[in-house]
Amino acid sequence: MSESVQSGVRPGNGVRSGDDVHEHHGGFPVFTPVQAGPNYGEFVESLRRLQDLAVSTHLPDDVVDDAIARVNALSDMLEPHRVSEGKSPAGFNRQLPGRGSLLLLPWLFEKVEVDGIRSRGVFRLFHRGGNSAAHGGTIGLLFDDMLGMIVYASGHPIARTAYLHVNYRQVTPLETELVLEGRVDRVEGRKLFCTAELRDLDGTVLADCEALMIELLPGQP
Ligand SMILES: CCCCCCCCCC(=O)SCCNC(=O)CCNC(=O)[C@H](O)C(C)(C)COP(=O)(O)OP(=O)(O)OC[C@H]1O[C@@H](n2cnc3c(N)ncnc32)[C@H](O)[C@@H]1OP(=O)(O)O
Repeated sequence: MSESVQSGVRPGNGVRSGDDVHEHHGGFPVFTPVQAGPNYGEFVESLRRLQDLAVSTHLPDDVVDDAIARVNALSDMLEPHRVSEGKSPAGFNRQLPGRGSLLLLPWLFEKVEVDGIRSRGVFRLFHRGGNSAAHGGTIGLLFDDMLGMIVYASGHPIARTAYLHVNYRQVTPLETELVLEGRVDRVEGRKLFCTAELRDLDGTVLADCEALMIELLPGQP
């Protein structure tokens, strides 16, 4: 989640002030958010489609050769534009699915408030584990990403995940709209105990988690 924490945009509507508790970044650099251009979301979605196809096609060898050449040509086009961490729009743009990051699940936030967050989206074909279910690791990825936003929305300083306990209650379907809700349940000093649930639109819990987030000390990476 970290990148949207760095966006400087407060949960809800306001813009955070300079003396806000979120200025406590531990050892994290303070990045200036990089706004995505008007076509950046489409670019990332095109790459997701490519990933979907990469895991759901059986290509003749000549098509594979052609695909290698074309993908390498695309990479050669992008290569001169490499930037260091924090200088790309990837991950900074909360208005885009997965905040414009190819790593993250392509979900959108519906609620980012002190008492918790709600996010909605789908697992894609390239998140498939077995028998058309989402891979368990991608569910952990979704939870971990949301935990960062939960901490941020709650008004606590930047924290890292010390542990993340996931309960897989039901098989999680692909390409089906789902909802995740989570919040900070209790605080003990630097320790933030968080919970979250992943549900289908009928309200059935597919997975839930309990996590310990620990606020970073100054200089902690
Ligand atoms: C602007 C940038 C925004 C960035 C947002 C970042 C969000 C990203 C979310 C992630 O980081 S996910 C990546 C996966 N997580 C990590 O890589 C974390 C790696 N671990 C660490 O960096 C350190 O272990 C950590 C900062 C989490 C804690 O180290 P500390 O040395 O500060 O804590 P310490 O070991 O002193 O423990 C503090 C308290 O937590 C407890 N604790 C620590 N780890 C625990 C654990 N695993 N289980 C239970 N308790 C635990 C520990 O017992 C103690 O309890 P008490 O205060 O009651 O004595």
